[in-house]
Amino acid sequence: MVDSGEQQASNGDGRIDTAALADQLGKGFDALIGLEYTELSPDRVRAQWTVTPDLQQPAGIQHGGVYCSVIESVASAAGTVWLGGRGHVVGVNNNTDFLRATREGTLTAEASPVHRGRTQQLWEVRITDEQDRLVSKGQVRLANITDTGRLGN
Ligand SMILES: CC(C)(COP(=O)(O)OP(=O)(O)OC[C@H]1O[C@@H](n2cnc3c(N)ncnc32)[C@H](O)[C@@H]1OP(=O)(O)O)[C@@H](O)C(=O)NCCC(=O)NCCSC(=O)Cc1ccccc1
Repeated sequence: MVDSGEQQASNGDGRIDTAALADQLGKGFDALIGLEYTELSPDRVRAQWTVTPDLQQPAGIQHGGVYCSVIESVASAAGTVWLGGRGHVVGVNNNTDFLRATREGTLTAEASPVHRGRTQQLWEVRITDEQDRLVSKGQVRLANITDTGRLGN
């Protein structure tokens, strides 16, 4: 069950249906990693996943791209909840550092806002292990897309 904090479901009035968003997120790219959201609010998003052999690079530690992907997803979910019914977000930059190698266990990602503006947002995401040690930290810049145009081909 996702904790949606103050932001309860209601589309069309500037807020967003967080239960529907959690459902959508659970079916897309995040499902490949096994990422599960535990909190979706405009001020904080938390999610967890378990390190599995599928996520490892050849030396048996988790692939760095997993941290980048989780940080991209969690920051984007946070920016989406904050922007609400005003539009949607796309990531335009992702800087992620890998600070401690992981081979197993459940990792937790937490997104916190740095800047939430009219045209862009900046979110910091910290990933910790079961001993609460920082294993990765990233920053994602999002563009707020508030017109009705469709991006991509
Ligand atoms: C090791 C270091 C790079 C530098 O650590 P520092 O900044 O100096 O920090 P600190 O000294 O505090 O040590 C922290 C902990 O590290 C341990 N440790 C330190 N040195 C060694 C050592 N020489 N050997 C063994 N362990 C060492 C140390 O014991 C300590 O643990 P402890 O507190 O004792 O329990 C660390 O930042 C790290 O592991 N980052 C994550 C890298 C990662 O997972 N990258 C992604 C996967 S690669 C990828 O995807 C690319 C690819 C794809 C496909 C195919 C091929 C490749």
